Amino acid sequence: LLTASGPHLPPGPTSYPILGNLLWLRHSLSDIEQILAQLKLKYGPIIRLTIGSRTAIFINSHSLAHTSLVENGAVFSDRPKAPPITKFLSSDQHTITSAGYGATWRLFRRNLSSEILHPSRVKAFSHARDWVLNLLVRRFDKSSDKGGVKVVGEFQFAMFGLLVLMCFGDKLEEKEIKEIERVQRGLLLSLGRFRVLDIWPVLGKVLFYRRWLELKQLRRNQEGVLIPLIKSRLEKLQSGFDQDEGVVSYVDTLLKLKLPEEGDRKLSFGEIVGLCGEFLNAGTDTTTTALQWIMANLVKYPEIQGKVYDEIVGVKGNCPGLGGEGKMVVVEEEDLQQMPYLKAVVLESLRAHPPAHFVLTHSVTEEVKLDGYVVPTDARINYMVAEMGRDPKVWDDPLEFKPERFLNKKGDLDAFDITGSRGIKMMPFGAGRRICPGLNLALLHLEYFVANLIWHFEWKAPDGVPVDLSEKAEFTVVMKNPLLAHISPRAKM
Ligand code: HEM
Repeated sequence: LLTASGPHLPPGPTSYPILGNLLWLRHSLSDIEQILAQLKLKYGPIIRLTIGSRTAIFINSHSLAHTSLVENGAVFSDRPKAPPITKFLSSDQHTITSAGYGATWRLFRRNLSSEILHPSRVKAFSHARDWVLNLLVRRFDKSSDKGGVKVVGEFQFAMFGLLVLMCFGDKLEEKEIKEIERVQRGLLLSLGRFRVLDIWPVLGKVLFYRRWLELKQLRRNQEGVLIPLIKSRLEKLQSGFDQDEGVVSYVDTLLKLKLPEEGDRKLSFGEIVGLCGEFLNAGTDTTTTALQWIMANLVKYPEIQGKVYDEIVGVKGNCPGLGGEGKMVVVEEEDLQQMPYLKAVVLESLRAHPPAHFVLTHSVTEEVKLDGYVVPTDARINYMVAEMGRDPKVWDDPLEFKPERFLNKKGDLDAFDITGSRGIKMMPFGAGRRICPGLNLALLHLEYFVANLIWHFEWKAPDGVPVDLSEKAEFTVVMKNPLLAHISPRAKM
């Protein structure tokens, strides 16, 4: 890669600044994805769009993704200057996702990866996973004789519960978890309504004044619920509680963090709210969406569900339902290592239905050339994740759900590298230095819940309601018609 010398930006359609804005606002993300797939036929795998005064570059090629994100990760791992909404919600780019490539980002990311997502820390929360799984199995057991259960709300609650416990400590009640879920989702799901404030930063504040007020109110609601929880952790830390109780929460680590680039100051409560909100949003919606897609495929293809079940029974025997003394017997986390077919099902679903069809917007730290074209520092760069997972040049029969593609002849999981460090075939978690730091936690949650839900219950489509795999873009790309399932226990509870 060379420092740019020529003036050629990547090819793309002629732009009409004002019209460009309006089109961008009117179209949903899935429309834009289709438009980009069409544009690839005309312009090739790297495309430029002009949105207002901004240049956006979309990359739809496995090898260019690898060249940029992995081989030249130090250049391609920046984030653009935050638009107004992100700036407001992230306390001026003081979150992992929004921070530019530099010392503050590195500090936040290292803190999350080593203090919370390190395997030993993840292990310390296995009782939380067990608790949430017990709640979920008992709820499904209660609803099992009903015709068809809409399961996504239950999945959402389970994933939220897990991340809330890791974030604020493990002594919260179901009611408190629901309250946090309410304010977080309130903010997340209405973000689309505020997009207009990002596109016209100055004029938008005047023309859409009410929307600004609405956004500020949602943020106040979030602070109203999260700040008391943060303060209560602070009091516990000050009373020396962390010495005698082993489990460290994300908030505990944030309360101790100091920013060397800003005179070693500590984080404000507002900044901690932003980082906690990011942790919850990044980890719950994505994993819930992935779980729903996996279960939808297992309902749609009963023979694949049967193979997953047989593999579990081969390791654990038949599901006994409730074991002695009312303690439920579950597929343990260690058992998952003996279940390559289950792992292949999870990978296949992430390939065919990645929760995020794009990564978060990247930018470059200096002007460079990619594939012979100039990538300027003010360009907003993104990657077409879903297209790459469905590319017939890289995947045989990409539209078929075939977990076997990840297994070798002996039925073992081929050494498939989901990080793409040696070469990218799919990138549901991104790739390179900005790759999702929660990747291993997400895979653990998915494998653990799928294994237990299949071992405890048989999942079927209700009569006359076949599974519909159509997509709809929300914060993630979800099922347009959420999964309805008839769930029957395999053993008496
Ligand atoms: C199936 C579940 C998940 C999927 C599909 C997913 C996917 C992604 C993707 C595509 C990115 C953007 C990468 C880029 O910008 O190039 C990302 C970033 C991120 N994810 Fe995840 N994620 C998942 C779960 C999680 C979990 C469980 C956590 C935390 C506990 C998490 C925390 C983050 C953070 C903090 C970032 C920002 C990284 C950075 O900017 O350096 N994610 N994730």
